[in-house]
Formats: sequence, structure tokens, C-alpha cells
Amino acid sequence: MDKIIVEGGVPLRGTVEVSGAKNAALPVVAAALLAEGDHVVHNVPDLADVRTLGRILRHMGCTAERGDGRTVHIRVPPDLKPEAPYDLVRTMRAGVVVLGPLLARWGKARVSLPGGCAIGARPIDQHLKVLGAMGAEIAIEHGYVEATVPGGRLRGTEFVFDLQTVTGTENALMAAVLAEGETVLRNCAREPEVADLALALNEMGAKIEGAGRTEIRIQGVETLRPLRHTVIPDRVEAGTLLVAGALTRGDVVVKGCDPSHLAALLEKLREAGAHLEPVEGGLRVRGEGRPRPFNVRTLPHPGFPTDMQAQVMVLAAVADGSSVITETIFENRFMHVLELRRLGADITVDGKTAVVKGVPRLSGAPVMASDLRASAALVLAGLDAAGETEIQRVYHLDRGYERLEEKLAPLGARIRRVPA
Ligand SMILES: CC(=O)N[C@H]1[C@@H](OP(=O)(O)OP(=O)(O)OC[C@H]2O[C@@H](n3ccc(=O)[nH]c3=O)[C@H](O)[C@@H]2O)O[C@H](CO)[C@@H](O)[C@@H]1O
Ligand SMILES: C=C(OP(=O)(O)O)C(=O)O
Repeated sequence: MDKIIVEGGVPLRGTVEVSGAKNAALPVVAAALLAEGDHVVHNVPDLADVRTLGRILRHMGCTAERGDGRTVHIRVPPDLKPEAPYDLVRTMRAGVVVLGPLLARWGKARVSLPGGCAIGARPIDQHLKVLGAMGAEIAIEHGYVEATVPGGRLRGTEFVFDLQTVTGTENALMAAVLAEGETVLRNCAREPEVADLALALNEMGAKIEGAGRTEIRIQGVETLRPLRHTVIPDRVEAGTLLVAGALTRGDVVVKGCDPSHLAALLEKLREAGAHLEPVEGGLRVRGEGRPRPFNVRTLPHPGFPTDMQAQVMVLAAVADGSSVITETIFENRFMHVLELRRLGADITVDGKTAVVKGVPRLSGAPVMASDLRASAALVLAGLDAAGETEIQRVYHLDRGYERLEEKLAPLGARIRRVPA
């Protein structure tokens, strides 16, 4: 198991390029299951989760290969085995996004329930409810979702989600595009990744209106053509790099990001005293002195993203005053707190709320990553802490960042990966 070693205290300077979004690439690649033939998806990040999804597709009988660099080629055969096995799905929650397309195109699916997850229970009841409303018959057997569509074709429906779910909305979209008649989905997630998936589906010939809003209308079509799509930039990676620039009192240009996806974070960075300016093709961030304290409440998009909560907590940890951070999306997403305390942070947690009293400086120590964004927070903390921080279990980090250390080192960070 690799670890990452960071020596803190260097203000980061220079330009860094953002990769394609994990959370958009995963459903878009899964959407290939909706059409037989040769699919091409550009700007796909080379991440552990994307490689796992490739393995799931190959298990079904597809081919899925990375061409040169950021392009992925998928061939979907005329017949396949509509199954996502436990051994693959257990390492990644997003494996569930194959369920909608399998039912829509193949009328059958056997998909392992995702395994337990550190950040919360993460049920998939809404996914199953909407697919049931479209006519799928679903049973949970031996840890698998076993679903069939009597008659072979889902039918359009009107459905109101009990809560806004990102992958639930994505599964519903992918199911509805080939269903008979119209589907109206209400209380949908509005994340940019949902809109990107809808764009990709429309490029395949789907008829979706309203993605990115809470009400989405889909007219089902008979068949779709293969994908030709370029994935949007990763707003969470971009956000993490912006925090790195501000935290280290650096001067960093994050190229290739879309500022319109980052509004809630940028607001907080400004409140914390960072200077932000749009530059050609990206955003420039400059940090000066200690951050000012700020309060954050995670919410569905366009609110502050839960996937950036751990990273901004590091900024709060060295702020000149107290900040309050409230996590409303996942019930167990404060696991980085214990490790940040090991680095000298003064944080108390009461239920959904963390009170962070800024200290002048963190001090390096060995720490353990517990989940993806917690790992990113520990890397950030290490960039600023005095001395050396050694982060273990970086396989969590590699689920969502394309060799983060190789993006940070050219900015001057003293960071290295040590293979186990
Ligand atoms: C691959 C991907 O895109 N992952 C993102 C996606 O995860 P994911 O799609 O799993 O997250 P959801 O939006 O579904 O979860 C939001 C909340 O709804 C709850 N819920 C969800 C579905 C359901 O059927 N029942 C239910 O109760 C969840 O437990 C959670 O409390 O959105 C999250 C919230 O922005 C992000 O943190 C993840 O990075
Ligand atoms: C929680 C995350 O991802 P996933 O839904 O893939 O677990 C994340 O990207 O921070």
C-alpha cells in the first residue's frame, strides 16, 4: 500500500491542469450500455474507480480500453451478461450506475449492492423506487439487486424523489431515455455531473429537457447511437487545488476548471481572504497571511458540496478565529477530524457540526486516510504543516485524484509517493 510523504511550508506557485470529472465520467461510461457499438469518451480521468468500471464492463462482455491519454473506447456487443459482481462493486459506490442502463437496454440486471461505506450508510432505495415506478420488478437476493422488466421495455412515469440524489437521478435518466413514452422526474439532483450525463445522452439521440434543474422531462426513444462525448472538468479536484493555493499562501493558476461549477466554494474562499481572479482558461488563487474564519453548511448543488467539506476544514483549522462546519449530506463524514487533531488542529464535533478553532500552524505527523476526500484533506494539511506528514492508505486518494502528488510537486510542493 503506497503512502504519501509531505514536507510542509512551501507556498505553491505555478499552473496546474484539472482532469476530467470522476463523478461525470463514471455515469457517462456506464451510459455506453444503452447502445450497441463503438463508443468514444474523451477527458476520462485515469482513476481507480474508472478502471474498476472498465472491469465491470469487461465482465459483462464489453471491451473497454484507454486509448492514448484521456480517451476511453468501449465496444458494446449485440449480447451481454447484465451483471456487476460484488468483487468489483464493493470497492466503489458508483458501480450502481450500471443498473439503469442495463434495465433500459437489456431488460435485466444483477448488480451487487454496494458495500458498506465509511462516510455513511448510502442506501439506494430511491434508485430502486424510480426503476420500480417504471415497471421493473426488483428483489434483493444474496446481496444482489435482481431486476427484470416484464415485457422487456420500461415505461415512462411521473416520479418525485424523496430527496435529491445524484446517482439516483442519473440511474433514472438512463432508464427513462429508452422507456416507452414520457417520464417526468421531480426533485432531481442539479449537480453539473447530472447535466453532463444528460448532454452525453442527448448526443446519443436521447430526448431530455431540464437536466440541471429539479424537474427533468424525458421522451423515450427506441434506440440510441454510440457515445461521442467529452467529460466536464473535475470541480472537486479543481477546488482541492484552489484550497492548496490559498492555504499555502501561494499563487496558483488552476487551468481547465469551470468557475460556474465552483460558485459556493469560491464564495467561501473569498470569505477566508483568498484572492481569486478569472484568467484565460481557468482561475488564479492567491493566499496571504492566515485565513479568516468562515462557516460552511454542505447542501445539494448549487449549495456547498460535501465533497469539499474535508478540504475547507483544513483552511479553517489554521484560520485566525473559529469556524463552524455543518455536514448535512452524509451522516459520518467527519473522519478526517481525528487525524487533523493529530496534526494539532483544534476541532470539536457535535453531531452534524464541527467547531474549528484555528491554530497558527499544524505540525506534521503520521496519519491514516479513511476515505477519498479525507485523504485529500490530509495531503492539504501536510502541505502547510511544520515538518513531515506521512499519509497511509492513499488508495482512497487514488479513487478520485489522478496522482495528486504529480500535480502538486511541479508547484513546488515537497511531496512524494513511497511504494509499499
Ligand atoms: C459517483 C458520484 O457521483 N458520487 C457523488 C454522489 O454520490 P451519491 O449519488 O451516492 O450521493 P447521493 O446524492 O445519492 O446522496 C445524497 C444523500 O441521499 C441519501 N440517499 C441517496 C440515495 C438513495 O436512494 N437514498 C438515500 O437516502 C444518501 O445516503 C445521502 O445522504 O453525490 C454525493 C453527494 O453530492 C457525492 O458526495 C458523491 O461524490
Ligand atoms: C464520495 C465520493 O465519491 P463516491 O460517491 O464515488 O464514493 C467523492 O467523490 O467524494
